[in-house]
Amino acid sequence: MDFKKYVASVKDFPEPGIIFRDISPLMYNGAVYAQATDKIVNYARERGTEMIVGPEARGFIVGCPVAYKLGVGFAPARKKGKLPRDTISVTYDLEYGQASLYMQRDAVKPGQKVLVVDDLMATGGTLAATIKLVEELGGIVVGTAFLIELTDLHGRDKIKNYDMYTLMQY
Ligand SMILES: O=P(O)(O)OC[C@H]1O[C@H](OP(=O)(O)OP(=O)(O)O)[C@H](O)[C@@H]1O
Ligand SMILES: Nc1ncnc2[nH]cnc12
Repeated sequence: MDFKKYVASVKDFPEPGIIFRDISPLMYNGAVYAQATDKIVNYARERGTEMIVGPEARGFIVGCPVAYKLGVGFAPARKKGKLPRDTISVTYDLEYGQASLYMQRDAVKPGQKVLVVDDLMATGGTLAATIKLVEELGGIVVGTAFLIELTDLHGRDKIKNYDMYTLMQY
């Protein structure tokens, strides 16, 4: 399957100089969405995954069907002001400015084997922040999985100590 046929590349969105890789066509096609999900499910099985963690919002689109197929839980890492109850947070740098992610304290159990899933890795900032949250909760990050990796931004260098699976590279 040539998954790249189902990614729309949009120049100068959301700002000049960025090429936005839009996974919407992949999601809109049930058969292709299922095949992409199954690839990540196979990787998740190999890694012994017990829990999926995905950052808001596109991480939910990719992570939830993987969790369903594996029969494991899904824990969201959410943006500011979204999660009730007891949370932990991390603030991280984006290409421009800063952002924060939050998880509920009971989302991951100590020792649980977690796979972090998202649609795309660019600078790796979101991934590094999500890993930090999982580890603060005592989870063990057994792998990370993405539909798309933007290799020019060298996000992999930020997470050298973690296994990574990506379906497409640009
Ligand atoms: O590797 P990074 O440089 O951190 O960039 C990757 C992140 O950027 C996008 O999310 P975004 O923050 O745009 O939020 P969204 O999923 O709500 O669109 C994408 O879904 C990743 O989570
Ligand atoms: N170039 C890009 N395309 C899609 N999502 C992104 N998130 C960060 N950079 C991105």
